[in-house]
Amino acid sequence: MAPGALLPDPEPEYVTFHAAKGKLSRPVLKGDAKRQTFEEIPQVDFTKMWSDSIQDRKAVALEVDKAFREVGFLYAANHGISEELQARTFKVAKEFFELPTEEKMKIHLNKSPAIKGYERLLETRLDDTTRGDNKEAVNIGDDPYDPEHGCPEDFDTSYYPPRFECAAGIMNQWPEKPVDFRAVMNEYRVAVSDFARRLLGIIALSLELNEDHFDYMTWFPMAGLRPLHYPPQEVSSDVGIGAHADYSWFTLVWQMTATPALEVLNHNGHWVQAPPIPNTLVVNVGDFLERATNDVFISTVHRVVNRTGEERYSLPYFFTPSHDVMIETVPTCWSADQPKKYEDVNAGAWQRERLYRARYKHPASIAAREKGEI
Ligand SMILES: O=C(O)CCC(=O)C(=O)O
Ligand SMILES: [Fe+2]
Repeated sequence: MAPGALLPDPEPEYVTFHAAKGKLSRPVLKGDAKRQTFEEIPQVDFTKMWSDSIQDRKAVALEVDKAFREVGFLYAANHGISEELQARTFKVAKEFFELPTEEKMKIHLNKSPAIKGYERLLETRLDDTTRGDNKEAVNIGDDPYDPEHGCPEDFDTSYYPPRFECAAGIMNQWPEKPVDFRAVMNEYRVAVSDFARRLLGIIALSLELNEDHFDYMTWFPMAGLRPLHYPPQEVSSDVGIGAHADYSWFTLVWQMTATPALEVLNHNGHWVQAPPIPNTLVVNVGDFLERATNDVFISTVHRVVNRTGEERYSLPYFFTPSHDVMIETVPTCWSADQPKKYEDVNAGAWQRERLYRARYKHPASIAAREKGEI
């Protein structure tokens, strides 16, 4: 090599990421050190999830079980969300992100005690070696004060910021433009949450529990949508979202554009591509489900890197149980030979701690630290 020529970047020895236990590292295994692990994301056809036959539903559960144990991720085909609704949802998300920054900033999440609203490019930083996550987002949560979200009347809302602290008397902040953003996002929420509730039954069957075992979690789940926009990456060291595991029970990601950028970390510390497959949802296990299953299902680390030169849009739906639920180890995932690894934990408290940690500069997070709540 000529003197002064640039050497290629060294292969990384470790991958660092944020997960339930904080910031962790995993060695990148090479040669003989490599273990048997997944090299691709399996696809599961969910047609039979809608069948009246329990045998059909159990057949889907078997495939989900294998994917959740070995990979923690799968593609769900035949999820039941119409292409017509998908088209309208993509349109409003794109139109919103194309607005001038001043317009989007009108609903910035610092204005919301519940940390809902618009989040700018580079505002979060999951990977400390980068200048920030090169994405913008709208955080939308299931809102107990919004009649459209159908919160049961006797539900205990004390976990949520009091209604009087929320502008417009609801927790979410909705943009004025595009005018149908709110209505369409609500329609998508209803459709995707229908899939989520069914999936909860499938997961129960996978774990050899009664199909309705997890139904108590869905009284008013801490669920939410997050339309995301990842501009093409101009800086080679950028990431769209740094490596992390999700603080959800499970996440359903619709990759709205054909732009490949989602990557999933296998046990050898290698990144496996999860390119968009039209008409599928990417389903991944979150930290709550991993904990409840005593690590039988794995909350797999992933990241987004948009190297394509094209705009990328995606829409995750995070499902997490109602705030008052205790996350306990499910009975079929522990025994004398396989002792419990985790204490029971309150879902609301665990969720809040993770949210405040991820948004440590938000006024609500600062106030909670000052009061010694976290
Ligand atoms: O945009 C994606 O494909 C995934 C986003 C993601 O991992 C997240 O929001 O937690
Ligand atoms: Fe994620």
